[in-house]
Amino acid sequence: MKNLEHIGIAVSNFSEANKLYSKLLGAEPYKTESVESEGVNTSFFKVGEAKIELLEATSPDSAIAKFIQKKGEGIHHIAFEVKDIVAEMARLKQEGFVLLNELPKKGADNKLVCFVHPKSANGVLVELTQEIKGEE
Ligand SMILES: CC[C@@H](C(=O)O)C(=O)SCCNC(=O)CCNC(=O)[C@H](O)C(C)(C)COP(=O)(O)OP(=O)(O)OC[C@H]1O[C@@H](n2cnc3c(N)ncnc32)[C@H](O)[C@@H]1OP(=O)(O)O
Ligand SMILES: [Co+2]
Repeated sequence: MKNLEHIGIAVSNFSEANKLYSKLLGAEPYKTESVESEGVNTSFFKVGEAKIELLEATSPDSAIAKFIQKKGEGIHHIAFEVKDIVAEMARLKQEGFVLLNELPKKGADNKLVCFVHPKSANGVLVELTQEIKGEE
């Protein structure tokens, strides 16, 4: 694992949350992006080397909609940047972690991602991310 890449925060009202986090962090998001496959709108704020990702559900069956219904708004996941996501997935599987996807999938912000089930990581949903080189 290279570094903490982002912290994902589930929000109910995307535009209000973007205004609030812009005030909190003293800067506007550097990117907003819809990821249809995950049923979310996302925005990203830089905080030093790490990022804050705000996530709003765009469909009632998305992970974010279910999370907010159960637990309310708040920290949804933490994401670690890795050099080789396939190798890291194999290592974590070998160590007994439950991976939520068999192959890396396309996430937001030009990344390949994979999720680790919160039940196998002390109640925390963990995301692995690897930058897709040569694209933007
Ligand atoms: C935009 C792309 C990407 C990026 O590039 O950054 C993203 O960040 S996308 C983020 C949204 N996508 C995901 O979260 C995908 C991975 N998540 C999942 O596959 C599911 O959400 C899940 C973790 C498998 C849970 O789904 P499911 O089992 O259908 O939901 P339940 O509500 O029944 O939950 C079961 C169990 O797990 C607890 N839970 C759920 N989510 C979380 C969470 N984020 N953190 C901690 N715990 C979580 C939930 O409370 C249930 O627990 P019990 O009630 O004790 O059984
Ligand atoms: Co994320």
